[in-house]
Amino acid sequence: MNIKISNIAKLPTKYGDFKIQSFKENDKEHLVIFKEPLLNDVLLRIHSECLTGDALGSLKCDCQAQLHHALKLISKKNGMIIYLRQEGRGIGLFNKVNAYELQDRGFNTIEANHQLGFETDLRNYEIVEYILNYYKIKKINLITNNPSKIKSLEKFEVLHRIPSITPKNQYNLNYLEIKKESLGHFL
Ligand SMILES: Nc1nc2c(ncn2[C@@H]2O[C@H](COP(=O)(O)OP(=O)(O)OP(=O)(O)O)[C@@H](O)[C@H]2O)c(=O)[nH]1
Ligand SMILES: [Zn+2]
Repeated sequence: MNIKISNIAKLPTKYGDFKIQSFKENDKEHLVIFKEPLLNDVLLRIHSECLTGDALGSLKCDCQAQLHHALKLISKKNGMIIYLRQEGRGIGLFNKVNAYELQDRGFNTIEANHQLGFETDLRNYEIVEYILNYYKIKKINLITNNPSKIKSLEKFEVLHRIPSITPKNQYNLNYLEIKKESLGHFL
């Protein structure tokens, strides 16, 4: 892995004061947002980029609500968000827009990926291992509903899972249902 690591900077937000650092993996500029001191068992959210949700407030998914929930929790209890640049479960923004157009025509989130020739989920979490080792983190309390994220941390001790439950609306109902029924999310 060819990783470049930035300096650490301050990031004041409406949820509190954090620090940020970037880990550049080839063309992917991941981000770590954290509040110190990091405890022995670290509160951690591994968040996958969703520009439409995180930045634009799209109601089609739960990403922005999950990100803000994690920022709030970490501002109170310290911990870290690893923000991974794997947009669209790894298919990228351009392809996600095409997937959204297929969803406009009635395909669900998984079917749309398959229609475009992609697997259901192309994400990988190798860089997470690198970042956690860099910060000497061994014990984790993970904020997620996704069982595959817990599995990806098998080299670490995941002490607890903190659910990330967000409001339902008419646009994300089917998306959340598919996450529960087909992807096995704890919802
Ligand atoms: N391909 C595709 N990706 C999507 C779609 N909606 C959201 N995403 C991406 O899904 C990723 C978030 O994954 P989710 O499956 O919602 O949740 P998760 O992060 O695996 O699980 P949690 O930790 O519980 O939030 C982000 O990268 C989003 O860009 C969609 O309809 N199609
Ligand atoms: Zn999203």
